[in-house]
Amino acid sequence: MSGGVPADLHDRLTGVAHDAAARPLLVALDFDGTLAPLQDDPRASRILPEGVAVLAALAARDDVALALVSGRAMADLHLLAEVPAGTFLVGSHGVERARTTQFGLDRDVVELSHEQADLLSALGARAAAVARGRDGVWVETKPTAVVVHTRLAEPTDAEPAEAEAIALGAELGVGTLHGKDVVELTVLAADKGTALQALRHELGAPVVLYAGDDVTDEHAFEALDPTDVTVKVGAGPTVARYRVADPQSAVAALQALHQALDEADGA
Ligand SMILES: O=P(O)(O)OC[C@H]1O[C@H](O[C@H]2O[C@H](CO)[C@@H](O)[C@H](O)[C@H]2O)[C@H](O)[C@@H](O)[C@@H]1O
Repeated sequence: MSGGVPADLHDRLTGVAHDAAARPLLVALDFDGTLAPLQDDPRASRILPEGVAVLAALAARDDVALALVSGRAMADLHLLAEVPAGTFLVGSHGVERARTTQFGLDRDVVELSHEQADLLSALGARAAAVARGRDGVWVETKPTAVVVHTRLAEPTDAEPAEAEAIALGAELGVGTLHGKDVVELTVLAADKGTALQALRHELGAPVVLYAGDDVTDEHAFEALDPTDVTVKVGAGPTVARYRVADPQSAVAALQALHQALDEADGA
C-alpha cells in the first residue's frame, strides 16, 4: 500500500497515465460512499476536501474527462457535487444526464408519461405506508423514483421494511435497486453500466476509471471492459478488479493518478 492506495492499483494508474493510447481518459466516480463518506442524513453528505481539489486538478487537463455517476436525483447531485465546469453528471442511476457549465447546469429534460406519473404517485403512497409506524424508516422522493431509507432503523424495522419495499416493486412491476440501507423503486429503469458505456462511447474514451462502493455500482463494473480500471470502495463482494478501503483511499488513488499524469507529461 502507498498512502491508502494498494500497490497493484498504483501500478495500473501509473501505466494508464503513461499510455498515450488511453486518451481521452474518462474518470467516472460514484458519489455517496466513494467521494463522500456515508451519512445518516443524505443532506449532510459532502465530498472530502481533498477530493474537491483533485477533481479540479484532473478536470483542468485536456486529456481527461470527468463524470459523477450517481443514484442521486440530478438537482441533489448538482447541489452537493463540488465539481468544476465541464463535468458530466449522471443522476438517478442513469435516467438523468447533465453537464456543468460556468453559467449553471446544461441538463437533458426527463419527461414522464401520464401513466408513469400516475405510477410514481402510487409508488409514493405505497412506500409511505411501508415506512409508517417504523422508527427510522423514511421515504425520499425523486423525479422518477421513490427510495425507502432504513439506515436509521433497528434491524427489526429495517428488514421488514426493505422486504416490503422489494415486494412492492415486484407487485407494481417497477425497477427495483437494493443499495446500502435503501430500496429504490423507479418508474424509468436505468443502470449505471448502460449510462457509463453510453458516455464513454460519446466521448471516444478508450479507457475508463470507475470507482464505486455500492451494489448498484456493480452494474458499472460489469459493463466495463477488462482493460478499464474498476475500483470497489470498501468491503463486500465485487467484480471490480481493484479495491480500496474507504473514500479517503479513493481520493488518494485519484491523487496518485494525477501525479502520474503530471510525471508522464514531463517524460
Ligand atoms: O450512487 P450514489 O451516489 O452512491 O447514490 C446512491 C444513493 O445515495 C444516497 O443514499 C446513500 O447515501 C446516504 C448519505 O450518505 C445514506 O444515508 C444512505 O443510506 C445511502 O444509501 C441517496 O439518498 C439515494 O437517493 C441514492 O440513490
